[in-house]
Amino acid sequence: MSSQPLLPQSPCAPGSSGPRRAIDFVLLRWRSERTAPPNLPPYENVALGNLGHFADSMALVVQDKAGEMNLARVGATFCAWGGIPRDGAAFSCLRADRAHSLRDAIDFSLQTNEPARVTTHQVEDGKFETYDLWALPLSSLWGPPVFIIVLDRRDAKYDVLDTMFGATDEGMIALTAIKNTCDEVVDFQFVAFNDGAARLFNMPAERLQWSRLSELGLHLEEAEVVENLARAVQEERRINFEVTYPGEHAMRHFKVSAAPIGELISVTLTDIAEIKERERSFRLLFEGNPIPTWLVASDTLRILHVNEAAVRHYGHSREAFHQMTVLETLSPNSRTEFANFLHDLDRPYQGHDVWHHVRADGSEMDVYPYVRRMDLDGRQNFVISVVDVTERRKAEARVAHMAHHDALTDLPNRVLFRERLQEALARAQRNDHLVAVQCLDLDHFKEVNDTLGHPVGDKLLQAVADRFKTSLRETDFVARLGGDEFAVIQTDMESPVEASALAARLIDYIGQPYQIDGHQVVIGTSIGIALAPADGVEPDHLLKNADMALYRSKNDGRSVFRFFEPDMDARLQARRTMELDLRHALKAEEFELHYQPLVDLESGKVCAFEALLRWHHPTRGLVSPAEFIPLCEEIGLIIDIGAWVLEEACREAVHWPEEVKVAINLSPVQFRNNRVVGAVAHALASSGIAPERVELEITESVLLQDSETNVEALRDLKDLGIQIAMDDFGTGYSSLSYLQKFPFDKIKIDQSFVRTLAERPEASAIVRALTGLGRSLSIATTAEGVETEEQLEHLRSEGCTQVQGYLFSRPLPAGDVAEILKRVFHRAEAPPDENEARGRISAA
Ligand SMILES: Nc1nc2c(ncn2[C@@H]2O[C@@H]3COP(=O)(O)O[C@H]4[C@@H](O)[C@H](n5cnc6c(=O)[nH]c(N)nc65)O[C@@H]4COP(=O)(O)O[C@H]3[C@H]2O)c(=O)[nH]1
Repeated sequence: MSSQPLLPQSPCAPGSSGPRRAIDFVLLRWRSERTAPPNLPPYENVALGNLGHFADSMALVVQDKAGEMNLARVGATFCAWGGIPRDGAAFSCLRADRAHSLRDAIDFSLQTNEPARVTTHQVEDGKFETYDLWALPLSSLWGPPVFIIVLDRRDAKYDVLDTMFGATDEGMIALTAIKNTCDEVVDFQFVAFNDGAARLFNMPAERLQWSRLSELGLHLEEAEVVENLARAVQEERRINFEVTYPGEHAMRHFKVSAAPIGELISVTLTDIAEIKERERSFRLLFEGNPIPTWLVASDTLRILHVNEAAVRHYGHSREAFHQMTVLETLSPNSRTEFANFLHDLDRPYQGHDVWHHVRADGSEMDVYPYVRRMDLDGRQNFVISVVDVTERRKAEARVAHMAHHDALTDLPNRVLFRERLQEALARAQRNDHLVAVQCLDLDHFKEVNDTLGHPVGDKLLQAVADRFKTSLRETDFVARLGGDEFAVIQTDMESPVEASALAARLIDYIGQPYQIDGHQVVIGTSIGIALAPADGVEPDHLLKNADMALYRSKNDGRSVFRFFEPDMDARLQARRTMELDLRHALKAEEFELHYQPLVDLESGKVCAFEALLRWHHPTRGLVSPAEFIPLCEEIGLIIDIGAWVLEEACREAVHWPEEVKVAINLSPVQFRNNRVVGAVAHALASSGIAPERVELEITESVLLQDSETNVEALRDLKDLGIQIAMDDFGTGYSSLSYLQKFPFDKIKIDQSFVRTLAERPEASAIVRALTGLGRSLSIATTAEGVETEEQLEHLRSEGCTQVQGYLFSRPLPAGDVAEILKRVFHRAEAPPDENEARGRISAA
């Protein structure tokens, strides 16, 4: 119902074309009687007099003093509209909706002092009708306002059923049952139907009306359909069923809902072809899906359907699945959790969490579930699919393991070591415990690698790793930081003594011989220890300090452990300063060569001078080569310095008597990059010295590294005419074996044997063996570091051919060479009485 005031300027388009209407008549009167607006026309002039049949659709309403409305006079049509008996009916007797409309019309006219209209509707005999309800305000002599009400029905009527059922696509049919004499339903007849039904059957309405189902060829005459409809009639209840039959182009699917109403049966037909198609697609998707999928009843969690992929993947038969709830696909300890998860699921879930499922054979797998609720056949279900991520997770775990572990030994790597150290430090801080970081380095690992080959080196590292694993407590942690470097975190310590005990144990255990590929390998380990919190509370800081302590333990002779001390840092700084100083020492001409004579014991004459490098540091004074040469080797500076030594020594020696040679030390580092032969050749050429006057001293480490290439280089040097001596013989790993590799011209017996000749019988035995070796190889043997007459006598008696040491002369600047030579030559001219000669030499 719509209700709005209408202020008729020209009163409501009076029905000029149709028969005259009451409202036109009354409005005309009302206007003509309204002489001086806003005064209202008097009641007597408008409402009295001959209204004829117009009075049927009018009513007179009087408002009493209390504001109540009263129906004073009511026409017959108005009475019928209002649902009240004729005349005298109280306002309150009006049907509620009518009273409401009437009051609206009166209120609007009161507000405006003009005629007002509202619209009302009613359904009469299945027809929908619209009325305009007019209220015309009038004045009255006796005071309270009076209204004349006119009911004006519009012409248009609409069939309500047509309106209701015309729009729907569903077919609505009213059938009546045709029964045989036995009162059995044999057919049905169309009584009424909507446009939707005609459209569904694709038949004109005339063809359907009063037709029997059996005549129409709609497949609705089939026994099953008739039976279902008959059942609805007989059982007096609604029956739902589906009908499928081949249509012109495709299969047709209807959902039929039949409900008996008296003699009639109301049938609703819904075209469900689309739904069926969707169902078919779903089934196809479900079955053809390569991912295991189940349709599960949401209340019982029973498996209703399962696809082939699930059968294959889980190893249960379909029948077995249909006996199971979906929870039984899970490992027992996660079933309750999954049931709760399903219960609370209010939106589609795309697996982010891993669930553990079990196959029929009991094997477990990790899956991501995809779950959504789905209504099917009026029941609430879950569609659950799972993606098996077992292999992916294993691969991820492998990658994560690889990122944190060393491939060769499977020990944790530096990344994991730092993480664990961080955790251990945080824990130790809370518990007030100590943490030790022990950095370990295998002594002479490089030699093993170089002599026995990398495969043996790798196996040795694995064997060392195994020893770590078996010798540490569970709370301790070991990692391989790289190469032959390992590190241990020792936690929950009360005192540093525990760290030294572990270090000592490791040194002993790692130092036990290894049997690898038929070789017995012995290797030591040096350890540097830093303690938290005293030596640092940050992982990097502790590692750095432990590393410094390791550096010290290696310098202190290896196979020992050292605790970090604060001044190690200062020493490292000093080393860095020295490195900077060394880098410009060559340019600044701070190097000088000193020469120490080598005396031939047979002739008593100086047969050579060994060139020994000296560094005059601008502030520190003379720095020992033992201090700076290892550093030069480390930083590669020895290549340039070594070349300078070669040039300088040859340049100097060329001025000496022809029979006096010059011995020059070569570092193994100079052999790298194959530059040593070129450097020597250049020194020879630029000085003009005869190659046979040059003796190069190398240590066995030259043959350890890249041995083939270096032997090649030595041969090239020898081809130049140069002599090659093996320095520090007897101190290395396997000096003897190197004598086989290259035909040395001389062996220099290390001064450590000479020094202990008197005290240690073994030293004497070694010297005897070495001199014997020299003799049998027909090469010279030079004993270094001869300081006393006793040593000299001993060496002579053992058959040593040359000696060198402070007994004869300390290394002296080049300017002193002539003086030394003069003295020794002069004295060497005396008769070769052995004792005399010795006395003369010793005087030098
Ligand atoms: N206690 C004692 N020592 C004696 C005696 N006689 C000689 N010495 C010292 O023994 C060392 C012998 O040299 P080295 O074994 O080749 O050992 C050398 C050599 O390995 C290295 N070196 C020196 N100059 C050079 C060089 O130009 N190039 C290279 N690559 N290394 C050099 O530095 C090391 C140390 O050289 P220096 O300090 O000059 O020390 C020299 C020498 O001064 C003695 O009777 N008693």
